[in-house]
Amino acid sequence: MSTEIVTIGRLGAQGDGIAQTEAGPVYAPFTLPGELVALAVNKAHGTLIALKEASAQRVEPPCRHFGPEGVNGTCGGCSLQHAADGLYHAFKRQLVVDALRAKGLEPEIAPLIIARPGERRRVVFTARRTEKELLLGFNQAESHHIVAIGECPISSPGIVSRLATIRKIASAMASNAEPFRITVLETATGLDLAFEGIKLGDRQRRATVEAVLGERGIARVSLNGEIIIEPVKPSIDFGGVPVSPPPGAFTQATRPAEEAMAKLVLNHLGKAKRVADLFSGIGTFALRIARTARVHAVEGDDKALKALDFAARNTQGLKPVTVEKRDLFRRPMMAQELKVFDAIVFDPPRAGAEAQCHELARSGVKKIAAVSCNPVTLARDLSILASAGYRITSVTPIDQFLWSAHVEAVATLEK
Ligand SMILES: C[S@@+](CC[C@H](N)C(=O)[O-])C[C@H]1O[C@@H](n2cnc3c(N)ncnc32)[C@H](O)[C@@H]1O
Repeated sequence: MSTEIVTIGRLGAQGDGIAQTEAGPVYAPFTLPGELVALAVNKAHGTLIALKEASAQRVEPPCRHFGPEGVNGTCGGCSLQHAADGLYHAFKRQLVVDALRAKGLEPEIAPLIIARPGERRRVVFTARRTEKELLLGFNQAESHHIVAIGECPISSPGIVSRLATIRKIASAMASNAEPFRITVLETATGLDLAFEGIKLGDRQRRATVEAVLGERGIARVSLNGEIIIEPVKPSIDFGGVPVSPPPGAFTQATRPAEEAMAKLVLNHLGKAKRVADLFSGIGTFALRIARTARVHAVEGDDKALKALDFAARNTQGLKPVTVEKRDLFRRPMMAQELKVFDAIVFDPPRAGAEAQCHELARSGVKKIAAVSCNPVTLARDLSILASAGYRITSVTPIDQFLWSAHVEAVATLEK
């Protein structure tokens, strides 16, 4: 460990400031380009000791849990609250530009669709019981330390205003000092709390039911996928189609980002009459598309597909929707199967859709919309399609994870 005074050159892909030193690059969280800083350097990691010359782009972080001075520790949820909007938005868009350029792709990249505080409707908390209290919050970066939060400016007011209630229910659930996870989804009928990683005795089960009954605004509590109490079915809406998600289901993290993505996808599909939605989840895109086109939804998670299927069958005015459970990494839809569709939407997890894109490349389908939460795997997948003659007609970066280094993107392609 040594102390060094360095100038930060640029932001790295994780949002850390990077200083070039004689020994190589040093990554320093909570610093900005142009800043002169004193760092405690341990190999390639720099801990900010003193800010000698601050950037004009530095702003006061809105949350008291952010940064090296954070209350209860450094919350690992955000990494860029100290950057002014202009710098932060340019950084996010550039993540997509750089990832595509690294694969030799230089299409026009649209301006970033920005996120605002208070939009997050889905949050994953970590919790742990201590002798004194129930800690509920986020892990400190690269650590098991839980930063107990009293506020969270990225999360929706519907979640933040119920932190005490969530803590009370978590307290009733916790049986020992082991940490556990709670996925909180704000739905139209109340919060859906999905607990994972607890062993529940009868006593905790009863205490949980009582804690929920004493509170308003909780739609459901589940543990490891099993419903414990469901005063009202959680419900979310995809373009006017209500869906009841299974416990802990994937949903896009914010509604505005979801709507922006859906609009880009629907605009691209235009008058397509037969569409396949690959990695469909509970139907974020499929159910919206079904207003105007027949949809085949393919997904690996059985419960998600059942929720999608149920919603499609119980909503009037939709075109036919079929569903298929399939592992698209091991058994991608083959070029022959894809040929019957006018358009394909795919929205894979962070690993991307490499095997599927090799089949898409051979399919000749006219229109493709790629939705991604990882610009690096998106770039790889787009390069497979571009090599097969697909033209990238638009790429739009979308901020869904405010003040983090994650960015979504929707790319549209044609042949
Ligand atoms: C990023 S989510 C998108 C879900 C949906 N399109 C949405 O917007 O809500 C990725 C989806 O891929 C599914 N998935 C992950 N691995 C898969 C695989 N190997 N085969 C099929 N589906 C998979 C997950 O269950 C999840 O629903």
